[in-house]
Amino acid sequence: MRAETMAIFRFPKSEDQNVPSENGSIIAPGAFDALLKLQATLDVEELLAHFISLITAELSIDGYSYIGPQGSAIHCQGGHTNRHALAYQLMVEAEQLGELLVYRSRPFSEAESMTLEDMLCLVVYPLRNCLRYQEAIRSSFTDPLTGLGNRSNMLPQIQREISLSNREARLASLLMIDIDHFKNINDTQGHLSGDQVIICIADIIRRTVRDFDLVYRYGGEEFAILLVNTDGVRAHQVAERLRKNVEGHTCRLNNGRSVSPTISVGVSELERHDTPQTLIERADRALYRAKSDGRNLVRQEKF
Ligand SMILES: Nc1nc2c(ncn2[C@@H]2O[C@H](COP(=O)(O)OP(=O)(O)OP(=O)(O)O)[C@@H](O)[C@H]2O)c(=O)[nH]1
Repeated sequence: MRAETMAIFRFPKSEDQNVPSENGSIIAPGAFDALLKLQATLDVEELLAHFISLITAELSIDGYSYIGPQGSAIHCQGGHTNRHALAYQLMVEAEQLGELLVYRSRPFSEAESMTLEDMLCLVVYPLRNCLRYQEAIRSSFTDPLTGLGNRSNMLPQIQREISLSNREARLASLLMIDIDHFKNINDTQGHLSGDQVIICIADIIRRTVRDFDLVYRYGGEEFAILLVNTDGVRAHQVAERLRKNVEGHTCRLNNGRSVSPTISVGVSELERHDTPQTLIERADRALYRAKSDGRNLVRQEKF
């Protein structure tokens, strides 16, 4: 692919253009139907597929790719790449909307790039709506302190994993984790320092488990990890590794001090008739035992 330079497509461009404004007052003839269709979805992939079908009615292209704004983890593509590309960094006012590239074997003419730019005017606000909607969904499932999944995200995802595990006869295990004597950390270092310790433990958890394991802040100073494709024996090993990683780590606080927290962990292995609640309850009971046996321990339901 020959890399043409990436143009910045900032919208609105100027007041006198015959393009849709946010209040819909200036709309080019024929564009209204297309605009309505683009506005009928809040799914980025669907929006782009629809937009590309509008483009291909006007321009011959071989494929496209779209990379969402930083942090969105959105990447869509269709067709195939080729030697020539029109590349746009999309913006509405100061808001970054990601990068769109369209490809083909022949170079694009000036007139064609202007046609594409006219069409981009139709998609930028619907695209912004989709991105904002997806961000709202993402943040409603995310714990703001640690960036981990929150409790309301956890139950449906565990349910989904249980269904998959039952269908494909695969294993899964759950770890319930609680920071030991956390009240004491709060009481001696202050609540903000307590928050930093929670962030510190979340980082150790992230670094200890695999990317596809599902990690949540279950509440307060408690975390849960669903270990995908992992039996109870292996889950116990992971829990022990995590416990040791926390034990061997010192969390530095903004007040210049540091603390060396420990954690207790309860492990349960998925059984055939489990619901998310029964799986959590068994891990919780094991966690309770880890606490009552002295803390800084891993306990498993069956052992
Ligand atoms: N800083 C901070 N503290 C929290 C947060 N959520 C809960 N807590 C505190 O966490 C403490 C939990 O205390 P306990 O349930 O008594 O447990 P613990 O002191 O960890 O004792 P063990 O679990 O028995 O080892 C309470 O003081 C809560 O107020 C939070 O988001 N930030």
